[in-house]
Amino acid sequence: MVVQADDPNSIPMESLESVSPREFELSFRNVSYCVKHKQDRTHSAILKNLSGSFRSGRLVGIMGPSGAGKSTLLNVLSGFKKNNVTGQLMVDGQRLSERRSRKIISYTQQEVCLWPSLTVEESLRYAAEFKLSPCINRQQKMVRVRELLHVLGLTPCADTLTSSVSGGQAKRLSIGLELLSDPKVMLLDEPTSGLDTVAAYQVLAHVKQLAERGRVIACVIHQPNSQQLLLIDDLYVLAKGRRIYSGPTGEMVTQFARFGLECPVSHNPADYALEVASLDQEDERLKRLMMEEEKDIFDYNPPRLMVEKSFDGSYQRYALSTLQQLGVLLRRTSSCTMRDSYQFKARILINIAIALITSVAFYNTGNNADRILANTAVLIINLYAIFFTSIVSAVLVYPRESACFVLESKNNWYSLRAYYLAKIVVELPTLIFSSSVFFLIVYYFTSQPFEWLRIGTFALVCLMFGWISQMLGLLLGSLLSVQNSVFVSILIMVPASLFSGFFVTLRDASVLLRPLLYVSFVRYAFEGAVHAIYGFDRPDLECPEVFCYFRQLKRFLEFVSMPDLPYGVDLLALAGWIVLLMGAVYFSLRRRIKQD
Ligand SMILES: Nc1ncnc2c1ncn2[C@@H]1O[C@H](COP(=O)(O)OP(=O)(O)OP(=O)(O)O)[C@@H](O)[C@H]1O
Repeated sequence: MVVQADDPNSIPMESLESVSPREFELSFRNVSYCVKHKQDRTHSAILKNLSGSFRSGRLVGIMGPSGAGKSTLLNVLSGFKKNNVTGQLMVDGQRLSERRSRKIISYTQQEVCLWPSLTVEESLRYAAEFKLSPCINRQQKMVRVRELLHVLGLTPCADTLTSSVSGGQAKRLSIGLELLSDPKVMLLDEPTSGLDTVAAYQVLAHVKQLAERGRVIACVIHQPNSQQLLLIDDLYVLAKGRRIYSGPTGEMVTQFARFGLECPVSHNPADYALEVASLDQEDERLKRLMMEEEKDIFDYNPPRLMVEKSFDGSYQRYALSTLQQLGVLLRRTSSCTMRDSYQFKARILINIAIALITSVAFYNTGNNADRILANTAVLIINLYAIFFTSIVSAVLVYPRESACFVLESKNNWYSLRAYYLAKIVVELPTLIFSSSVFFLIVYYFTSQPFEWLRIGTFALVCLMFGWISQMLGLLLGSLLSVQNSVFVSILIMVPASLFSGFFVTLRDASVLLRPLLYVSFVRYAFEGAVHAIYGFDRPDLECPEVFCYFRQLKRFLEFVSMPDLPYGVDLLALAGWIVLLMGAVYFSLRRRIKQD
């Protein structure tokens, strides 16, 4: 099967290409990567002094048995993995900085990360919006999207949600998302896994066409058949983190034969390469082969040096300005939210259900001096409900979303700043709506004072507290898995509640525990809520009994250790927590983009 010029699966390259035909070379020298095992504190080397160079215009296949280090090598070359990596990465002999490598290298990982509520076509369309220059009009972008759908065999499932497509289709889509832009270097981790032989061949043929137009393309490939092997110009074969071959595909068998590793005539050279790579590392022939391959560690001749600007000057990290990125992100998020409104509806319904149960349990307690403790419980329950619905919806959704964000951000779709702004713009109305539904129902049925000042101040405390919970959820979701986020959120909430000032008042707290009361955000929210309801010189409450000790609110406020409620201080403390958590979310996302 050979790709013909008039192959219906080939993209009209003029429309997809703008890569200059000037040849260039991505090379790496003495690249090593080791990991530290936490259990026994030992180190093991995953990549050992790897050197090589991939030239533009040639399709490079990276091969090796499972665990040989293929994905790790791509992770290192793409800059996705930086810690514990040594060696040099160069373009045309010029050292590539992290910033520049991000600009020119795109990496499609083995695991696909797609937005489940978008269709295949929409995913490509949004990717086109992020990655293509705003000078290209919408129609032209759509032409590119359709071409890619066609060439990747995704036209029949163009309108299918990405959550419903097959594994192979998802894989092809994730390649398509990176193909849309114009990366100088494309690193693809197993682009053909999950595809049948025909589809795998088509994808490889397309990738080869892209390479021929002046890109460096290196892809990890498992056991290519003989026809697929014909498409691969160069092979880079690894065995346990060491190179055993690097060079033209057609010369590999001869090179192996020089070391007594004769490939049987009936064998597919790719299969034989895997057999050689799987030999015992003590095998003399393999040892000699590796030594030959590794001799360039010592006598390394730097490739020709080019002026940095001539290669890289035309590149901008992002195709869109921050504002434009924000616009596309908001449109994409709104589409996803409207499509997958389950989370939102569930959150509202749970809020309504808990609000109604609370209202029945504490009906009409608001102005009754005899039930003042019950009414105070209403305030704290109100805060718990807001906390749990906000944090749970964040920790359930965010780990997956943040994984997609990290991948897109590393591939220069948009900046963290734009993403973060979009996240805030989208999350705030959801929080305001769901929290307001809850506290308005409870406020009305429990007969809290109907005064605008109190409603406003109470609402403000609830919303600030909700925002803290939401940010805490995002922080946990960006750092931990779903399960761990749920556990940790409980771990935070229980002590924070204990030190809310309701169960253990400031007066009763031991000296050791007092500092916790001073930092507990639940305490400030609770105090703020009590202040909104009972502060601001509220007149004495109604007393249906002969005597009500707490009829005079001053006594009650002294009882809960809040004789002189500083509402402004409560707001300031809550605002402080908001700033702290927002900063923490931002830096945790930034750390994830920068780390491996
Ligand atoms: N952070 C890490 N900690 C411990 N071991 C690691 C780490 N990263 C990679 N490894 C180990 O390094 C080896 C190479 O992993 P890598 O994923 O690169 O292999 P691969 O050749 O791509 O395998 P496959 O074909 O199965 O995907 C594996 O044995 C893996 O367990």
